Amino acid sequence: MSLKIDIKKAQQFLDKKVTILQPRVNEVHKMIKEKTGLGNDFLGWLDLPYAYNKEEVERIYKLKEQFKNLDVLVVVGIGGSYLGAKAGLEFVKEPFKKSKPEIIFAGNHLSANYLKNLLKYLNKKNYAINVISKSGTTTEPAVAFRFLKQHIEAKYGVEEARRRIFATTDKARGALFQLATQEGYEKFVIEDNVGGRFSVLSAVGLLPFIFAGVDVKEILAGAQKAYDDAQDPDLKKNPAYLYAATRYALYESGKAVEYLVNYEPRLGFFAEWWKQLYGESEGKNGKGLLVNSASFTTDLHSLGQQIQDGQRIIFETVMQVKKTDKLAIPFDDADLDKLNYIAGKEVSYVNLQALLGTQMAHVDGNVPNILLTIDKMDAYHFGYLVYFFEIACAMSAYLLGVNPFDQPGVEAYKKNMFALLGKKWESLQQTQEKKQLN
Ligand SMILES: O=P(O)(O)OC[C@H]1O[C@](O)(CO)[C@@H](O)[C@@H]1O
Repeated sequence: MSLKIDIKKAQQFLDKKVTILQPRVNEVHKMIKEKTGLGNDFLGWLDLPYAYNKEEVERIYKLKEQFKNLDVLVVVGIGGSYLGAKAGLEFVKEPFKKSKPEIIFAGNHLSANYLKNLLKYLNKKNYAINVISKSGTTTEPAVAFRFLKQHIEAKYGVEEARRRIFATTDKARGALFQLATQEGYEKFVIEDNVGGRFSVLSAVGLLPFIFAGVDVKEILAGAQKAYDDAQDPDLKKNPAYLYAATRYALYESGKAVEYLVNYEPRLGFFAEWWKQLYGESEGKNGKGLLVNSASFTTDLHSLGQQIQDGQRIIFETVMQVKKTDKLAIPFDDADLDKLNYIAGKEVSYVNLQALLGTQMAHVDGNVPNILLTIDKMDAYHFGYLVYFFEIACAMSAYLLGVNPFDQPGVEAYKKNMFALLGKKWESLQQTQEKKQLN
C-alpha cells in the first residue's frame, strides 16, 4: 500500500455523497489529459515521474562524484525553487543524523543576520553552490547569490569558483541563464512548461537530493506509482481525485480553512511545500481554501483550543505514518508521573491513540477529517505524496474554476518593494519577465 485515504469522517458532514462530483471530475480529468484547461502550457510536470530528465540525473551523479569531499552544498532558492528539496530532505532524514555534504539553504528570506553568519560559517568549509531560480531575478535568492558568488570567488579564485557553482534555471532565458552561460557554470534546466511549485521532480529537487545521498530512484518510483494511481478518474479508484473532490465539497459546504496535520516532526516541512502548492494554485479571484498546517501532538498544546472550539470554518487532512520506530515506555518504580499504566506500550501506540482521540474530539467539535495513511517516511513515500498532491491540486483548482498554474497576486508586494527601493520602470520589466517564466 502506498497511500490509503479515508474520507468517512468528512463525508458525514456533507449533505451529498462526494461521488456526486464524479461527472465533473471526469470532465476535469479529460481537460488535464488533453491539456485544454486554463494554464495548460504549464502541464509539463504531469509526466515527470516517468519523463524526468535522465541525462541530467546521470550528470548530477557524476558531479557529486567530482565533489565527493564537500562539507557543504549551499542551495539558493525560494518558493518552488526551495520548498520541495527542503521538505524532501526533512521527510527522509533520521533526526540528528548529519549528511555529508551538509545541505544548507539560503536565499529564501532577506535576513542579514542569517546571511552574515552563513558566510562566516563557509569560511572554513569546503563548499559548492547550487543556485536555483527559474527567472534569475527573484530578489531574495539574487541578493544571497550575489554575496555567495563573491565569497566563493574570493575563497577559491574565479576559475575554481565557476566549477563550484551549479545553476538550475530556464533553458534559454532569464538573468541566471545568461550569467551561467557567460561564466560557464554547470547548468540544469527548469522546463518552460514546469512551474516552480511543480518542479521538485526536476533538477530543482533532484540535485540537492542526490548530493544529500537520498535515493532518487525511490522518489521517482513512488511518484510513478502515484501517477499510475491517478490514471483512472473513478473516485473509488483514484485517491488523489477523491482527496481533491472531498476538499472541494467541504469548501462548498462553507469550510474555509484546511489544516494539513502530521504526528511526526519529519513531516512538518512537507506542509510548507504543500502550502505553496495549494496557496499559489488556488488562492485567487477571491476563492480557495486558506491553507494552514499543524504538527501534533505539539500544536495540540497551542492551536488545539482554537481548532476544537474557535470559528467552525476548519477541516483537517491528517497524515498518518503506519510504521515508525519501536520504543517501549519504561517502567518506573516511583511512578510519580503516574505513567506506569502505559509502561511497556510503544510510544507509537500512544501517538496513535492521540491521533484517534484527537480525531474523535475534533469531529465532535464539527471539524471534518480526511485521513491519509502512508506506511513509512522514506524516499518512496515522499515521491508518492509529491505527485499525489500535485495531481490533486490540478483537479481541485479546476473544480474551483481557477487557473492552477499562475500566481499574479505574488507580484503586488514586489512592485511596492521595488518602488520603495527606488526601482521604477525596470521593476515592471522584471515583473513581466517573471510572469512569463513562472
Ligand atoms: O524560481 P524563481 O523564478 O526564483 O521563483 C521562485 C518563486 O517565486 C514565485 O515566482 C513567486 O514570486 C514562485 O511562484 C516561485 O516558486
